[in-house]
Amino acid sequence: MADAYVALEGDRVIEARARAPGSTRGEVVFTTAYTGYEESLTDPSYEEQILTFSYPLIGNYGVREERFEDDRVHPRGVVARELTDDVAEWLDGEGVPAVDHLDTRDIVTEIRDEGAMKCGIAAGPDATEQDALDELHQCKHMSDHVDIGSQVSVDSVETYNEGGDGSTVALVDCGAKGSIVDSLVERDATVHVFPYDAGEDDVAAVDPDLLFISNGPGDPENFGQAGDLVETYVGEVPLAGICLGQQVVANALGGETEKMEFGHRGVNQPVRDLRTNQVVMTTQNHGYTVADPGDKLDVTQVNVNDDTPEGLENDELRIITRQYHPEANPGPHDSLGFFDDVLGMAEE
Ligand SMILES: NC(=O)CC[C@H](N)C(=O)O
Repeated sequence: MADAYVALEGDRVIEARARAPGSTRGEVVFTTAYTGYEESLTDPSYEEQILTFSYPLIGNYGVREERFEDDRVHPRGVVARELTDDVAEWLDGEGVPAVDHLDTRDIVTEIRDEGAMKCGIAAGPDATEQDALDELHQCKHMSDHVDIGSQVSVDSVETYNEGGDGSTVALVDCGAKGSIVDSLVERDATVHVFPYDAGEDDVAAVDPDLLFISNGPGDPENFGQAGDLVETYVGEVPLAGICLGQQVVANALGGETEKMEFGHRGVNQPVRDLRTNQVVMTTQNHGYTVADPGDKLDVTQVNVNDDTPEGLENDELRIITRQYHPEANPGPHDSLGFFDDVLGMAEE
């Protein structure tokens, strides 16, 4: 007998098995990644979402903290065909409801047909269909989480590799994956991680060689303060951005973003560089995209599947941004050169 329920927009309820009990709600999305569940589950960009894994078995190589991207689990709930005990126990300990033993192909097909949608989950011995529906009816769309930055950012400035030999990077933490800091520090940079709402004076105090806007959850329109920094610093110091960072840079420089129907989430998204024609495989997790780059940014890379912008650049203003995740955790490592390119701009 079912002891968990997943309610989707339109009040359809799917029966499941409880693996970590509790009630929860969030926009339900899917990832096609067949590896990297520890990285996905600790990626702050999944804040306020329910993550469905389309790959049928999640947890087959255990749970190891050194693979985490942050110190907690970010999705509000987890859905899979089969979760191992390791992952179920981890999620239970973190208080994140999780369910399995349901047909995830059904959920993925529904999201592909109807778009990312609101979802409610109730799991555990006392859970009822009505509990899941009650959660669903209280669920907000991602764009309505207007202060989501405060849920995922540092509270005050943190510095890594103080006194290092390389460039000084001001990284605006809109929900940064840990491996972005690691990738910069590995290349000798000193990284000052700023809260998402840092002001011009805060950043000026470290006299950065590079302003870097991180990835982060939800609608880039909700990260206006980071956009203000981009407007202030454009042309003064080089700019870099990853994922939400690309979207914030585009919005600040006259471009526009929009919500995609079901986004890109996986570890084998093909990206073509328009100058070299080379295709690289990339890790992705985004539900919004740059609809218009504005007249300051050139689209230099596109997604092979749907032609959406994957890279924006301006040589004169020294700007490089990527919609995908060059820090490549869990991988593939095709695009790690991004960090050399942006630090190269910083050193010029
Ligand atoms: N990984 C990210 O930075 C995601 C960017 C943005 N929140 C989106 O969903 O499009």
